[in-house]
Amino acid sequence: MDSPTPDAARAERARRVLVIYNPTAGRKRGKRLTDTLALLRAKGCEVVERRTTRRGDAEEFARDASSDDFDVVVAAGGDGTVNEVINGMVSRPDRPRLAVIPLGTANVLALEIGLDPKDAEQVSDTIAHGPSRTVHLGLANGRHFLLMAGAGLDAHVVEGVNVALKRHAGKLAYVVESVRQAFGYDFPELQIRANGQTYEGRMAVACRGRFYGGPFVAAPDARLDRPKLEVCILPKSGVGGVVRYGLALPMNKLAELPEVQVVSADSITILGPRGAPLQGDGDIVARLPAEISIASETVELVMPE
Ligand SMILES: Nc1ncnc2c1ncn2[C@@H]1O[C@H](COP(=O)(O)OP(=O)(O)OP(=O)(O)O)[C@@H](O)[C@H]1O
Repeated sequence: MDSPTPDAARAERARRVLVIYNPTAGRKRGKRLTDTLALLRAKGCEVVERRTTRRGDAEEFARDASSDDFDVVVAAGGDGTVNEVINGMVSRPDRPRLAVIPLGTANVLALEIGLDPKDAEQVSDTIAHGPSRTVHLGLANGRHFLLMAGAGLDAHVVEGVNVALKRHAGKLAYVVESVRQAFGYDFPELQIRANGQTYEGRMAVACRGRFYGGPFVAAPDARLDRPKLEVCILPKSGVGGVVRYGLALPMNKLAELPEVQVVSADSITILGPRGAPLQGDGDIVARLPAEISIASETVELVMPE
């Protein structure tokens, strides 16, 4: 995204901040949170902390937060926590701005906006003073997402990943699950309808941002502030396909592979085995068939200067 102008944000009064914290996100991230909250208070912010106890709490807490009470709602967790928070926020028109304390496993949103999860000073400074930008959201079968929604192997990996292993091994748990799935998964064909055409693939990811799974570019033209879906369609199946795409992604070469298509669209339909999972922002959010589009709602996302 283009760099936003910081001056107006610096000049405003101290921000009232609601921090919605998912204590199960990432691995042992409590200290990072404590450090960031201490810095926020030192910078003059009024901080209210709400801790989730189960899936769904973050969405509910965000739904309760009005712009009369808070200037910023902070999702403290991984991209799944951010997903819950945006789904809560969009249900009210008087919504505060959105910010993030990245405590998750992949933290793709943080990468997208140039926030270093390990830098509590930068994270707190962003929340306290950072300018904001209008960000468009995706909608998948009525559920909002911020970064991506995908069907095929990646959704099966998200569904099958061992949560305990993820807490211990982080991203490696996704690699383990991908290898396990590569041998058992039958790679059914998906049909992707976009712009009046039908595309076929074994995996399809509608990207709102550039990155996928980490600092890896899957959709080079995607921008959170541009209301478009960049749909990455991967046609190869089997272990060969998984190895090919699994190697190309970290080398940022995925979109350059000759058989891979990246289609720009306002809305798409993914048809495939009825009931197959669709992942959104790293959690299962819907089942096929899936209608995916740009939502009419937007959020104001606070980002580093
Ligand atoms: N208190 C809680 N107990 C159990 N699950 C929770 C709780 N709070 C939130 N969740 C759920 O935890 C899931 C994972 O959270 P999140 O994605 O933020 O962390 P992560 O998986 O470690 O990070 P990443 O998405 O970056 O891989 C989400 O589906 C969220 O709804």
